[in-house]
Amino acid sequence: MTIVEVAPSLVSIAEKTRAAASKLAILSTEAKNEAIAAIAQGLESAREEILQANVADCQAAAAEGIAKPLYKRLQLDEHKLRDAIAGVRDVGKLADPIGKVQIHRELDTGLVLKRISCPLGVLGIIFEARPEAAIQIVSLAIKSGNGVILKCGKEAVRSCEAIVKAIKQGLSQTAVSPDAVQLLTTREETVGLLKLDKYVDLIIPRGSNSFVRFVQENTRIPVLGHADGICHAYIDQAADINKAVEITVDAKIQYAAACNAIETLLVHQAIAGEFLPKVAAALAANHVELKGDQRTLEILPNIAPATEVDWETEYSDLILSVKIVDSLEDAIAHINQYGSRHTDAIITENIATAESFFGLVNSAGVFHNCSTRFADGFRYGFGAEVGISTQQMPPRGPVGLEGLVTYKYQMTGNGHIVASYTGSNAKAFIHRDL
Ligand SMILES: NC(=O)C1=CN([C@@H]2O[C@H](COP(=O)(O)OP(=O)(O)OC[C@H]3O[C@@H](n4cnc5c(N)ncnc54)[C@H](OP(=O)(O)O)[C@@H]3O)[C@@H](O)[C@H]2O)C=CC1
Ligand SMILES: N[C@@H](CCC(=O)OP(=O)(O)O)C(=O)O
Repeated sequence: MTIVEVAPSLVSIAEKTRAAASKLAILSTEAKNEAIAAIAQGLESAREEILQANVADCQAAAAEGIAKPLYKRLQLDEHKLRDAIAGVRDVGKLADPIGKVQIHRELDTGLVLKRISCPLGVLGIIFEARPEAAIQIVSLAIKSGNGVILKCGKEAVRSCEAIVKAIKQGLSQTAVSPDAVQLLTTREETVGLLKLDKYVDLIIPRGSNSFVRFVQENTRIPVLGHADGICHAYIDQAADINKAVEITVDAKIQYAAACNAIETLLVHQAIAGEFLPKVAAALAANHVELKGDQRTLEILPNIAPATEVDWETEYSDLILSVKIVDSLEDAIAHINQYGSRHTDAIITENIATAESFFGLVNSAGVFHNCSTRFADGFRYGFGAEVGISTQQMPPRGPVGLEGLVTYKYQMTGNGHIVASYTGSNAKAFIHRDL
C-alpha cells in the first residue's frame, strides 16, 4: 500500500496531526493540563450546540428505526455531557504517564541505561455511535501526548462534529495545536486512514469481531482490537441466590447495549431449580427476553429455545440466553469456547471455586460476585477509557493512559564500546539498578 491511493485531503489531515503530535509529545505536564482544562471549558461553552446536534442525530436515527438500546447509547443528555466534561477534568488530575523512568540501570562505570515512557505518536480511533466516547478518547490522547484522528459511527456525526469543534476551540488558546485532534466521518475515510502508515502509529477499531479482523487484514499499522463483548455470568452451586439475582439483572439491564453487558447466563444444575424461577421473574420485570437450552426449558417452559447461534451472539439488547451446566469445568469450557475474552463473572461463596475460575477463564476481566458492567476505565480509576481491548497481548481490558504510551531506551556513556565486553579479557557488566 502507498499513500498515493489516499485522498489528498486525508493525507493533509494526517500530516497536520503528525506535526501537531510531534510538538505535543514534548510539552510539559502543566501545558497538557492547561489544554485539558481548556477542552473542558470549550465543551461547557458549546453545551447547547452539542446537545442540539445530538437531538438532530437522535431524531434521524429514530426515523431510521435504530434499536432502543443503541438509541440510548447515541443519546447525549445534559447529565451524560456533564459527566463526560467532569471526566475530562479528572483526566487532567491524573499523573502524567509520559517521562516515567521505568528502568534506571548502571551497566558499567559511566555507562547508564534508562527506559522512559513516551507517546505513541498519532492514534487512529474508529468507534461506534457513542458521542461521549469522543470526549473520553481526546482527553486521554492529549494527556498521553498523542495526536488523534477520530472516526465516529455514522449515526453520531452531528454530535461528534459539534464536540470536536468545541474541543478545537478550547485548544486554540493553548500550547496544544487544534490540529492534534481530527474527525473523520465516512467509511471511505476509514479505508484511507488504514493506509496512512507513514503518519499513524496505532489503529484502535471499536467494533464487531469481523470489522476488527477487516482492519487487521487491511493495514500495516499496528492494531489494538476492541471487539465484541460476549460476556457471561456463571451461577455456581455455592452461589448466594439473592446476590446472584441482583448481579444478573444489573449485568444484563443496566446498559444493555454496552459491550460489558452479559449475553449468556450459565447455571449449575444443582442450583437451577431454585435460582432460575427467581431470576426469570426479576428479568421479566425488566423486560428481558430469555432463551434457554433444553434443561432450562424444563424449568422455564414459557421461554424460547436457545440454539448454537445464541451462544455466539452478542444481542446488545434486552435478550439473555441461559444454559444449565453440570460443573464449574463445563461452565469454563463454554466461556472459553464461545466468549470473546472480554469480561466474565462467577457468582459463588466458595473461594476455591472462584480462584479456579480466575485461573482458567482466559478473559481480560474475570470477576467474582460482582457485575460485568464494572469493566470500564472510569470505574477502574483510569479517569476514562479509549475502549476495552479484547486482545491477548497487553493492553487488555479498559485502555486508559497507560495503554497509550510506549517507551524509549536512553543510554549514556563516555566512549564505551562493546568490544571491551567480549573476548578473553571481557569486562563484566555491573547491572546495578540505580
Ligand atoms: N470492546 C470495546 O471497547 C467496544 C466494542 N464494541 C463492539 O462493537 C460491536 C458493534 O458495535 P456497533 O455499535 O454496532 O458498531 P458498528 O460496527 O456499527 O460501528 C463501529 C465503527 O466501525 C465502523 N465500521 C463498521 N463496519 C465497517 C466497515 N465494513 N468498513 C468501514 N467502517 C466500518 C462504523 O462506521 P459507520 O458507522 O460509518 O458504518 C463505526 O465507526 C459490538 O460487538 C460491540 O460490543 C463497540 C464499542 C466498544
Ligand atoms: N466502558 C463502557 C462499556 C464499553 C464500551 O465502550 O461499550 P459500547 O457501549 O459498546 O460502546 C461502559 O461501561 O459504559
